Amino acid sequence: MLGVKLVSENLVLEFGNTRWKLGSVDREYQVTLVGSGHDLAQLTDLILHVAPTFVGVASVAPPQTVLDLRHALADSGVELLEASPEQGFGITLCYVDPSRLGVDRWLTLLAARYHGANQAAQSHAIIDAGTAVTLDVLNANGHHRGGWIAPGFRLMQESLIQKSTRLRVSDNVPDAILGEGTEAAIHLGCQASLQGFAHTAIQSAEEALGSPPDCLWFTGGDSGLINKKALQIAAKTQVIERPNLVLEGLAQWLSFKSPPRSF
Ligand SMILES: Nc1ncnc2c1ncn2[C@@H]1O[C@H](COP(=O)(O)OP(=O)(O)O)[C@@H](O)[C@H]1O
Ligand SMILES: CC(C)(COP(=O)(O)O)[C@@H](O)C(=O)NCCC(=O)O
Ligand SMILES: [K+]
Repeated sequence: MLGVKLVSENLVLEFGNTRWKLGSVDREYQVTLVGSGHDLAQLTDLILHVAPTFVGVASVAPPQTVLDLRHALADSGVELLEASPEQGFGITLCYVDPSRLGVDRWLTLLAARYHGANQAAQSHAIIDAGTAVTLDVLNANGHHRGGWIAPGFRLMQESLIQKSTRLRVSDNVPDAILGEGTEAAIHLGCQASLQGFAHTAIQSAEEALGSPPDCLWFTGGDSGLINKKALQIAAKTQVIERPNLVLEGLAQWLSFKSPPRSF
């Protein structure tokens, strides 16, 4: 127990492989997004402006990123508490070495397992469409059954550009089923891959669990590219879209470090 005292403004921070996301945590451990970006100086300013006691941090970026932030916040009185995956908190991780599991993936498991009140005995499939697109499956007993990692939407596009000579992408979002030009064909093709990932993830989660998951979660910056209505989702499955699921998991982790009474 770290004895974390939550005051009204404590922060949670995720460093993904594309960008950082900063959220504030209220007394009920609810998260509101404060900002996101790439620039460490901007992030430092945001944190110093709020002047929290604690910042819960989860990073899958290079270790130097968190070291740089620690350096920038030295002497500010702000304490960084970095989460890392471990067995416990009602979740049994299937990895032989749990430290190899992405902390972002682990935190989505925590967020899913503890969402709402008294709903822990549910099964979950979690799709996070970020730099990478990931699937994680958690059964109703809290056993992490494993998951998938594949290139995310931008990464698929970038690898096409890097490994070919004639391909280009654009930020235009085509309003079409089939592309009538290179950029539209790439956008729609990569989006179809993401859709196919989600489609097969739902089938495989059901196969691994023995029945459809109680909850199907979508998070990550590109989750909006997945057409949920086109997926075959069982009637019993609740579809939950939470853009900040990793930050919510971090807030949950902080709550385990300190009961909410200590304001
Ligand atoms: N404001 C934004 N800045 C950057 N990427 C964004 C933004 N909004 C949506 N995206 C999309 O989100 C993706 C990154 O998702 P995110 O979940 O933030 O990734 P990660 O956690 O790996 O850093 C990008 O590939 C991009 O397509
Ligand atoms: C799979 C990930 C790259 C996803 O990162 P993200 O797309 O959120 O930036 C990250 O969770 C990670 O580095 N995981 C470690 C390997 C693993 O989870 O098995
Ligand atoms: K992520």
